[in-house]
Amino acid sequence: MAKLVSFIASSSSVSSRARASWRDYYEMTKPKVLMLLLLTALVGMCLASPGWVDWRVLTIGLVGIGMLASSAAVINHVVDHRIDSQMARTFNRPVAKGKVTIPNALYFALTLGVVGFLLLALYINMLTAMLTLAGLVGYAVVYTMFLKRATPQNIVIGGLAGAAPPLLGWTAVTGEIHAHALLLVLIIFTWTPPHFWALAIHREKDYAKAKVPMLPVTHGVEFTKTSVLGYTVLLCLVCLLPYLVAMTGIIYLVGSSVLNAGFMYYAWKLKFAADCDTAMQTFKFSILHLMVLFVVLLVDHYVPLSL
Ligand code: HEM
Ligand SMILES: CC(C)=CCC/C(C)=C/CC/C(C)=C/COP(=O)(O)OP(=O)(O)O
Repeated sequence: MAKLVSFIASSSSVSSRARASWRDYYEMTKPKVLMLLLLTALVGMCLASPGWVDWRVLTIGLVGIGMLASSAAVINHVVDHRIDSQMARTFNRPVAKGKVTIPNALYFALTLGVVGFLLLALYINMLTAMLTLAGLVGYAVVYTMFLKRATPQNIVIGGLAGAAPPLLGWTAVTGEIHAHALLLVLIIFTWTPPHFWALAIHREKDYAKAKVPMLPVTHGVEFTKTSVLGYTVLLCLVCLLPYLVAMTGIIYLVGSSVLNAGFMYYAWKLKFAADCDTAMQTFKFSILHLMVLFVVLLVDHYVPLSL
């Protein structure tokens, strides 16, 4: 631990030393991202159960998954504090600003990680604990420490960690990996590139300044817009799979088609008729898209409607 702290601190540009409050610790867990991750995990749990999910699995499972995902987010704040301090969107973050020290952030991450892992391992099952730990390592280590700095395909590969929660919810209930759970993972995996690259187009100068090799920086904005459109088409196709394999019903088919039509509208506009707000509008719509899509999956599961 001491060696890790001194390694990270040696590249530190942290200067100011304002007092940290509980809000700084809360912010480091990326609470809004966490809420959406937990919604997808909850839907994974519900779709794995014929009826209601056992309340014990639901609460302990979501708390455990949430704590490990938060731990990963805190580690991301520590590892990225130098990059964060150079970008307008992130310069005010607690570690980048020096409000939370690197050792305190790491102790916070360690506590969240250990308690979250033990909850899953002792009260849910070892498979869920290990898969969630793999998600933490995938995001905090593989993506943040290596891929983010190495390749513009960083978020495509790293996106697997963020896509994992429906599978984690599913295994929390059944203790097994099921093909239907992997379909939910595939949806989020395909959704991630248009979600992130839309924002990266809007923030291209920020990433260039911090020398982070995101796609608009390395391959230009036009190529990134084409990639957003390509992945959105792919997402529309992948979203049909749950209906085609009879995992979902007509409510899902109609709901997901409306949402995908919306995403296609923004991706098309971004490529062929963009104004200065379109990239940000596409990014915001991507979040609404995923949130409503998973609510629709839930409604479809509990409201039997056969046509
Ligand atoms: C490698 C994969 C991903 C990358 C690189 C990525 C990147 C980002 C970035 C840079 C932001 C802006 C954060 C800010 O404004 O400070 C963001 C916001 C957001 N992301 Fe993602 N994201 C990924 C995966 C996900 C996943 C899997 C989810 C949920 C299932 C998600 C949900 C959100 C939400 C809800 C926000 C809005 C946060 C806010 O308004 O504070 N993201 N994402
Ligand atoms: C399931 C589990 C245990 C895994 C954790 C997954 C997790 C927290 C995913 C979050 C994805 C995310 C917000 C990436 C931001 O990328 P970035 O770090 O490049 O963005 P930033 O510049 O806003 O920090």
